[in-house]
Amino acid sequence: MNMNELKEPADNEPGTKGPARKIGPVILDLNNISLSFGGVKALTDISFNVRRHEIRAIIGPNGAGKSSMLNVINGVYRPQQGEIVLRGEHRKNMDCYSAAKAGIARTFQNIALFKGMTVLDNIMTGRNLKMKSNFLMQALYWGPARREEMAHREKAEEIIDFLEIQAIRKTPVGRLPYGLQKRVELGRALAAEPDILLLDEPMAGMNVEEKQDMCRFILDVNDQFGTTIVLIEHDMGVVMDISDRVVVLDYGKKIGDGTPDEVRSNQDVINAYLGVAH
Ligand SMILES: Nc1ncnc2c1ncn2[C@@H]1O[C@H](COP(=O)(O)OP(=O)(O)OP(=O)(O)O)[C@@H](O)[C@H]1O
Repeated sequence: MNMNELKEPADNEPGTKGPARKIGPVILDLNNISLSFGGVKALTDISFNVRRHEIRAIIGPNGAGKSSMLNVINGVYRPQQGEIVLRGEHRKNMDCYSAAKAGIARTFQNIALFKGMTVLDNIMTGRNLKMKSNFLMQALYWGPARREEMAHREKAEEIIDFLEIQAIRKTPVGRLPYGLQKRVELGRALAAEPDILLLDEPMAGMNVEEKQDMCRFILDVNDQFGTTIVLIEHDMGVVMDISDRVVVLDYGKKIGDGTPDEVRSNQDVINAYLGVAH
C-alpha cells in the first residue's frame, strides 16, 4: 500500500480515539514546503494536512526535519518554497505573531520558561496576547486593568487545576523537577487558549510515570477543549497509542503518512528506523 495515498479518515472511524471524538475537516494544510539553511536541506517538498480535533504526530530519526516543520507552522522559519493554508486562508509566509494571533501555540524541545518566576506567573505569561490594557494601565493597576488582570488570573488558576499543579502554584519553576517543568510549559501554552497546539517532544527526558501523566493531559486537552494537536515524539509506544495519524520524515523528506497501523507496516519507515542505507 502506498502511504502517500492516504485515505482521509471519516468521522469516528477506527483509529480515532473514541465515540465522543469527532475528527473534523482539514484545518491546516502544508503544501510543498521546502526549507534550506545554506547548503543544508532541512525540508524538501513536504505536504501533509491536519484535521480539526485530531492528534497528528510527526516522527523521524534525528535531524529528519521535525522541529523545522513545527517552526515553519508557527512562523519561526520561513520556507523558501511552499505555502501554508490555515482554515482555508492561504499564507505564503507565517510569522510568529500572526501564528499566535491565529490560535497556534507551542511548547519547545528545551524548556523555555522563566526559571525564577512562579508557576502561576509563568502560566500568566501565556495570556499576554489576550491582554487588552496597556502597560501604563497595568502598572497603575487601575479600573479595567485590574478587572482584566483578575479574569486572566482566574483562567490561569483553571489551567493549574486542570493540570493538577495546585500544590506548586507559588513555587519558582527552576526548583521543580523536569517532568513538572514540562507540565508547566504545557500550561503556559494552554493559557493562550490555542486552537492548534504544537508540542515539541513533550515527553523527552521523562520517566514512565511522568510520561503516563503527560499522555493523559494531552488526551484530556484534546477531548475536553477540542484542541487540535501536532506533536513530535520519539517514544514510539506513545506515538502509536495517542495519535490519529502520523507523518514520517527522514532526511527532510516525507516517507510515510497514515494511521499508526499503516505507518508501522510501511517498509520505507521500517528501513529509516533500522538505518538502511539510502
Ligand atoms: N537554524 C538552523 N541553522 C542551520 N541548520 C539547521 C537549523 N535548524 C535545523 N537545521 C538543520 O536542519 C536539519 C533538520 O533539523 P531539525 O532540528 O528540524 O531535525 P529534527 O528531526 O527535529 O531532529 P531532532 O530529533 O534531533 O531534534 C538538520 O540537518 C539540522 O542541522
